[in-house]
Amino acid sequence: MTYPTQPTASHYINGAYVEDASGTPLSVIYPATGAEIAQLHEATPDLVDSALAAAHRAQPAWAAMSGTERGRILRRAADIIRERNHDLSVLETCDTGKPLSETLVADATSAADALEYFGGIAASIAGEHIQLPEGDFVYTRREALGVCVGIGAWNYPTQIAAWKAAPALACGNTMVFKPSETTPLCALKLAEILTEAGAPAGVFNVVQGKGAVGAQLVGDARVAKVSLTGSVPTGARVYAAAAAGLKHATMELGGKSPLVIFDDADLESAVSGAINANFYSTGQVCSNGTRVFVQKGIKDVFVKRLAERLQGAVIGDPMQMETTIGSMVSERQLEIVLGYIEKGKAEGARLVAGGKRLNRDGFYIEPAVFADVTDDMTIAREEIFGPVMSVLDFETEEEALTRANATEFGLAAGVFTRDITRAHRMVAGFEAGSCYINTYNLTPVEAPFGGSKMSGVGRENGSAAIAHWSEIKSVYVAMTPCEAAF
Ligand SMILES: NC(=O)C1=CN([C@@H]2O[C@H](COP(=O)(O)OP(=O)(O)OC[C@H]3O[C@@H](n4cnc5c(N)ncnc54)[C@H](O)[C@@H]3O)[C@@H](O)[C@H]2O)C=CC1
Repeated sequence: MTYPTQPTASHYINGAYVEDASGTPLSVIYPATGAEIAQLHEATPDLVDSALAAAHRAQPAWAAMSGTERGRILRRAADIIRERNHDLSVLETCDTGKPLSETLVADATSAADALEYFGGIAASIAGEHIQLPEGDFVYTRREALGVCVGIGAWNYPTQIAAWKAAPALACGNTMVFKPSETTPLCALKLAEILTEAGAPAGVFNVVQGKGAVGAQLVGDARVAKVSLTGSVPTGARVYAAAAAGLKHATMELGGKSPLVIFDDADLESAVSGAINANFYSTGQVCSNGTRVFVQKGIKDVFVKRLAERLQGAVIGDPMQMETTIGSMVSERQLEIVLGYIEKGKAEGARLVAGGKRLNRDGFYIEPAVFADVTDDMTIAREEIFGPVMSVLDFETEEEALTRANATEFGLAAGVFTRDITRAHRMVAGFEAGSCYINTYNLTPVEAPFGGSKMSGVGRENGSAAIAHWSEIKSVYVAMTPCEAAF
C-alpha cells in the first residue's frame, strides 16, 4: 500500500490531533488486500470526556456567531474538499474497498455538497413573528440544541460524517463524531479540513472506538442530540439510551426496500435501476432495493437481460478506474453475505448469476441474482447488506403494493412504469421515507432522506434537516400592562 493511510493520531479533539496509546489498539484493514494500513487506538473514557468538554466549551461562542459567518466556514471547507477530492477519494477507497470510480463522485463530493448546502442556508435559519390581539405578539427564535453526537456506519464514512456535521454546525451546534471502528480514517480528514476552513477549536471532534465509546457519548448529560447511522438492533439500543436522557434523536437505520417493475416499463432502464439498487458500493447501501418485484409477463426477459448486463461488471482492484465492483468492507461482512447466499439456495431460490467468493486476497464476491424468490424466504426478509438481489414476481398492482409494504422496514421504495398515474399511486402507497420513480438510489443533498417504520426516525438533508438540529423558543411580548385577578 503506497497511499499515506496512517493518520497523524487516532482522535481529533479541540482543533488538534490527539493520541492516547493507553487505549485498546484498533487495526485498520484495507479490504481489497486484507493488509493492515493503519494502527489506531480506541478512545479511553477520559479521552471521550475531554472531547465532550471541548465541544461543550466551544458551543456558546459558535452559536453566537452569525449564520453568515458559520456558513462561510462550512462553504470554505466544501471548497477545500473539492480541491482534494482525489486524495480524499483514495482514502475512502482504502477505508472501505469501494471502487475509486465511485468514491471520486459520491463520497467527498457528497460531503462538499452538504457543507455547501447547509453553509448556504445557515444565514437564513430564523424564527417567525406572530401577531396577536391588543398589539401583543409572539416571536420565535430557532436555537441550537447544544452538543450533538454523531455515530457512523462503515459504508459511507466521509458522507455520513458530513451529512451530520454540516446541518448540525450550520444550526450552531458543536459535535463529537464517532466513526465506525471498521472505517475510522475519513472523518479525521473532515475534522482537519473544518479547522483549516476556520472552525474554532472544539466545534467538530472525532473519537475512535466501538459500541462502548458510542454508548458513553450517548449517555453523557452534556449531550442534547444523538444522530446514528447504523443497523436496526443498534438503533433500538441507541434510541432507548437517548430516550433515557430525553435527548433529541435521529436514527438512520437499515432496510429491505422494494423495487417494483411493471411490464410497461422501459426494460433497459429498469435493469439499470435494479443494478443501481443492488450493486452500487458492492451492495452495501442502506436504501438498496433488494426485493425486485417484476411483473410476470416480463420476468424471464428481465432476468435474462440482467444476467447479460452483469457480464459487464468489472470486479477487482478498487484503485483501477475500470473497476465497478470492489471488495466487501470486511471479511466478517463477506462471511455474512456468503451465509445468506447458502440460505437462499437451501430455501429453494434459483441462483441465476454470481454468488461466489473470488479466489484472491481481499474480500471479494461476485454480485449475485436469485430468481423465483418468495416473500417468506430469509433472503427476502432480512437485510443482507451485500450484492445479493432477489427477484420476485407478481401479477397485479394491488398485489405488488401489499407485498412491497409487508416488511418491518421502510427506508426506500421504487417503481418503474410508463403509466404516470400508476407511478404516483404506487408512491403514495409505499410505506417508505424515500421513493423513486423510474430511477433508484439517488440521494442529492437537497432531498430529505430517512426511514419510516423500523428504518428510523427523523430526516437528514434538505431544509427538513434544520428542524432536527435546532429547536424553537417561543417568546410572548405584551404591549399593555400585565393584569391579575387580585
Ligand atoms: N439509513 C441510513 O441512512 C443508513 C443505514 N445504514 C445501516 O447501517 C448498518 C451497517 O452498518 P454497521 O456499521 O454494521 O452498523 P452497526 O449498527 O453495527 O454500527 C453502527 C455504529 O454504531 C456504533 N455502536 C454500536 N453499538 C453501539 C451502542 N450501544 N451505542 C452507541 N453506538 C454503538 C458502532 O460502533 C458503529 O459506529 C446496516 O444495517 C445499514 O442498513 C448504513 C448506511 C446508511
